[in-house]
Amino acid sequence: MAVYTEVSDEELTRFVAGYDIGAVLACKGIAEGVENTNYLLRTEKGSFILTLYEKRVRREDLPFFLDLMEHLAGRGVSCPLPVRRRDGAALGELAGRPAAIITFLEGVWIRRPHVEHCAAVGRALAAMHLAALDYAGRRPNALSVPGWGPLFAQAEGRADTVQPGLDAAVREELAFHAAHWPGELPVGTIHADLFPDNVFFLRGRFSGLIDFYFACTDILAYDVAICLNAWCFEPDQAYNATKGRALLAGYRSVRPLSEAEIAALPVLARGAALRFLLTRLVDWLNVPPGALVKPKDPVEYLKKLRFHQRVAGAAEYGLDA
Ligand SMILES: Nc1ncnc2c1ncn2[C@@H]1O[C@H](COP(=O)(O)OP(=O)(O)OP(=O)(O)O)[C@@H](O)[C@H]1O
Ligand SMILES: N[C@@H](CCO)C(=O)O
Repeated sequence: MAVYTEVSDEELTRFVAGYDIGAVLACKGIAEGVENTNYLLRTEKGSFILTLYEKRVRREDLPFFLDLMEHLAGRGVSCPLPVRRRDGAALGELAGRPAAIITFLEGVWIRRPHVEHCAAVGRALAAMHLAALDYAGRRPNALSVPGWGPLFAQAEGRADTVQPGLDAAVREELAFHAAHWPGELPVGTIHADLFPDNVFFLRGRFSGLIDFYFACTDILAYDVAICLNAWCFEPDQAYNATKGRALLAGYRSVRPLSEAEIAALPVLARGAALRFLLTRLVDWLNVPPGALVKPKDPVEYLKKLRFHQRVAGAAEYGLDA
């Protein structure tokens, strides 16, 4: 359970009184997620999500995330909407943390995605990219190539305790990306963390996207590569080209991919695998004492990385001509 920050009843009552959502009926820590503290808040006006932003979220970035949700919702993307306080602000302070209340999105996330879920997430990702084209906010991706070296430094000398040889493998990969990361692909607002636990389905149909707290301005096809990693591998880390084909076809049915974007997919997929390998590695080695959180397995992403290193071209992802 990701609850890093406990909130007292008095603090909560005072915080919620700043909103027009009635009195608190119940508030329960949510047993999912690893980044932020989330509570399911029930008030006289309904159900909401109360989020306290933790270590990886910089306070100055929060308006980018919250305004993005408002922008997307305004363009028909199904996602939570920040609830504004009586004073008009979407962001407040609770238990010493920046905090916000967002609307509750109905649905559940799919533990074992099937081909049709992959197609739906491809379509939803492309629709999000198009809806965000005129979003004015800009946020450089702190977790792209220049950020990976400093991130790895937080695991300095300890990577091999997780998996022998990991230290050298990461160093080689960092050098590869410093030389090969594509520079000229279409850029826009990307979700950057569209894993199955951030996509909801209701009665088998796509119902919406959550968790925009890694969203940033970066290569659109990099977001596709993140999804290939997150949705199209089986539990034994074998790539499922049928799922990859469905995800890519779903995406391209809404936003076409250029030849240059397609050609770059193997490098982008390697980069995406390295990015999640690194954050997982750092989290694995630095679990805060007393935190109710289960860190995610970094080695899973080493296996995905190994697959992408062997890929000869984008066709292997299951791309239809
Ligand atoms: N708007 C929402 N509506 C319904 N449930 C939500 C909403 N936002 C969050 N949740 C619930 O809280 C859980 C954790 O939320 P979220 O993914 O934002 O947390 P996180 O710590 O940022 O997680 P992650 O590890 O995916 O980055 C979700 O899996 C979902 O169960
Ligand atoms: N989706 C991420 C965790 C949140 O950043 C992962 O699975 O590593």
